Amino acid sequence: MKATVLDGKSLSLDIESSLKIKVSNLIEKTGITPVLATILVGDDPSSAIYVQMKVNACHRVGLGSRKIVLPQETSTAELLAVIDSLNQDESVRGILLQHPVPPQIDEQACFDRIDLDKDVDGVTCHGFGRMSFGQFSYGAATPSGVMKLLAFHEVNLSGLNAVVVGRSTILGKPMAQMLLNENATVTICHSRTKHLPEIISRADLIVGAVGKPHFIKSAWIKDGAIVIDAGYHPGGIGDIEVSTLPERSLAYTPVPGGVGPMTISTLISQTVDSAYQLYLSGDGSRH
Ligand SMILES: NC(=O)C1=CN([C@@H]2O[C@H](COP(=O)(O)OP(=O)(O)OC[C@H]3O[C@@H](n4cnc5c(N)ncnc54)[C@H](OP(=O)(O)O)[C@@H]3O)[C@@H](O)[C@H]2O)C=CC1
Ligand SMILES: Nc1nc(=O)c2c([nH]1)NC[C@@H]1CN(c3ccc(C(=O)N[C@@H](CCC(=O)O)C(=O)O)cc3)C=[N+]21
Repeated sequence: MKATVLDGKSLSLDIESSLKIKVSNLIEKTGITPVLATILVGDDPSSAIYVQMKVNACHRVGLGSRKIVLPQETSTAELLAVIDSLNQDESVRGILLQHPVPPQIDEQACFDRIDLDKDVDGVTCHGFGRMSFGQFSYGAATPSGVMKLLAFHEVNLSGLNAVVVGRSTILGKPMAQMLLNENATVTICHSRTKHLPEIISRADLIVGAVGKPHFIKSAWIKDGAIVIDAGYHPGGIGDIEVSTLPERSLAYTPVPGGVGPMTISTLISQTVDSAYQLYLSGDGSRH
């Protein structure tokens, strides 16, 4: 069996082409260039690269960007004040706070300060709750990107035994919830899970979101599974060991070129949706 490559890079290029047209139409009609604001706290070099990739994507489709870099010792109150000012700025249509923030900061309090209409990265409790209950919200960018990639390849998730390894608020948990919304039977694994290889061996679809390079071994994964590697480490290494998967899985995401580009195109697409919502409906609120 030769696996289908779930090529996130090429789908993202197509998405970006249509976004480019949408953005230029919007600017023509309104005279306003919508902005994605990015906030990076601290000096972690890989986080700086990820933020720059998002800024570059804004420019490719014609969106404006505002890059805010704050020192490592920033307090929760200082970060909240920055988010407040971006919430009040009409030209800012999306706010991305890069995770993780330094440990002295209450990350969820900062995420939750982002206006729901500007939560294009899908990180607020409110947005997560709405998504879980099947109501409109901008979904968390990475799992939403994965769902788009699966839908594009017409993967029917109904009844599949899905295993998500990782339960972070930006990735594992919303991923599990989105798969559940599509009627998969979902198991969530984490650092206290017992018998991980055995649980993974029963998966029809596995999502790796652990944050440890090649932590999930190819040998744990059954033949014919759908393999989604959401992990990303410098140098283009995922959380799942690829090994023989291209020959014996049903479909898999490459790293690089799989989930990463889908995260970025989803973030940008949700920012464009937010701008359309405000400028063309005359109403910033969908909720
Ligand atoms: N490609 C992309 O667009 C993106 C990629 N990423 C990548 O995805 C990965 C995960 O990111 P993120 O969710 O933010 O990471 P976090 O560190 O926030 O979460 C990691 C999760 O993995 C679990 N875990 C850790 N060790 C084990 C273990 N030994 N066995 C089972 N589970 C374990 C943790 O469990 P517990 O909760 O018990 O601690 C936790 O839930 C990273 O590689 C990151 O770079 C992230 C966002 C976007
Ligand atoms: N609030 C928040 N939202 C995030 O979405 C978020 C975050 N914080 N913190 C860090 C992680 C990491 N992340 C990546 C996104 C794209 C690629 C990506 O596009 N990678 C390319 C790499 C291309 C190359 O190697 O140059 C690929 O996989 O093909 C990687 C990593 C988003 N994250």
